[in-house]
Amino acid sequence: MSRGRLIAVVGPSGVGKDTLMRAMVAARPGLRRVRRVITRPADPAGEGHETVSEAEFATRLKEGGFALHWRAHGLRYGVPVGVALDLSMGRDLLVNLSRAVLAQAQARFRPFAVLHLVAAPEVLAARLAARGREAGAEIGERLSGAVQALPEGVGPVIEIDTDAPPEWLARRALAGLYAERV
Ligand SMILES: Nc1ncnc2c1ncn2[C@@H]1O[C@H](COP(=O)(O)OP(=O)(O)O)[C@@H](O)[C@H]1O
Ligand SMILES: O=P(O)(O)OC[C@H]1O[C@H](OP(=O)(O)OP(=O)(O)O)[C@H](O)[C@@H]1O
Repeated sequence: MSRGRLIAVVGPSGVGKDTLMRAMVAARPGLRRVRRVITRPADPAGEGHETVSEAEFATRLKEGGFALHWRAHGLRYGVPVGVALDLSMGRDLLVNLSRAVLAQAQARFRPFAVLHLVAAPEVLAARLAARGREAGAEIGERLSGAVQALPEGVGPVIEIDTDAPPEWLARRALAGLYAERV
């Protein structure tokens, strides 16, 4: 049985990572997304992450519970080590990663692919305002970090401008990922 592929979904806040992953999972039976562990309060409209305290996160980290972890937006994010089992059983997984950990992720998980989502600044600003999860000052902080080059050597990268309906974007992303298997 071939190993599953870890598919990193990256890009600036508001670009539509969570929305696209939901549409891709709905369109492709068997494709799953990783449930992240985050020190962020639960959000019914959000990604369905596992919420932990800072102390619990630190304990899990010390116990080797995360395959990848990083800090962003004043939060801590972890990818549980259990993803390795799903991948070893041949399942492809989508995971919302920070662009800062792509090189680590590629070194640790093979096969690997990157969906790099991009959108114009005014689109990002409008979406973050509409989402309403962050207050004005925090939206500004997210927008200031919007444009970041991906590290050299990660890939293959599929770049998608998300100024289109999510269902159309999902078809586009799946065609790029599974062209040989459509
Ligand atoms: N393709 C799209 N077209 C229109 N609105 C979108 C699209 N993708 C996401 N949105 C909206 O933009 C906001 C941010 O989307 P989200 O998936 O949370 O982005 P990210 O996870 O990249 O921060 C949400 O309110 C969502 O409904
Ligand atoms: O280092 P960057 O590539 O800029 O990413 C910063 C953070 O944003 C995303 O998280 P999350 O989806 O929780 O935040 P968002 O909805 O604001 O994108 C991503 O998973 C990182 O944790």
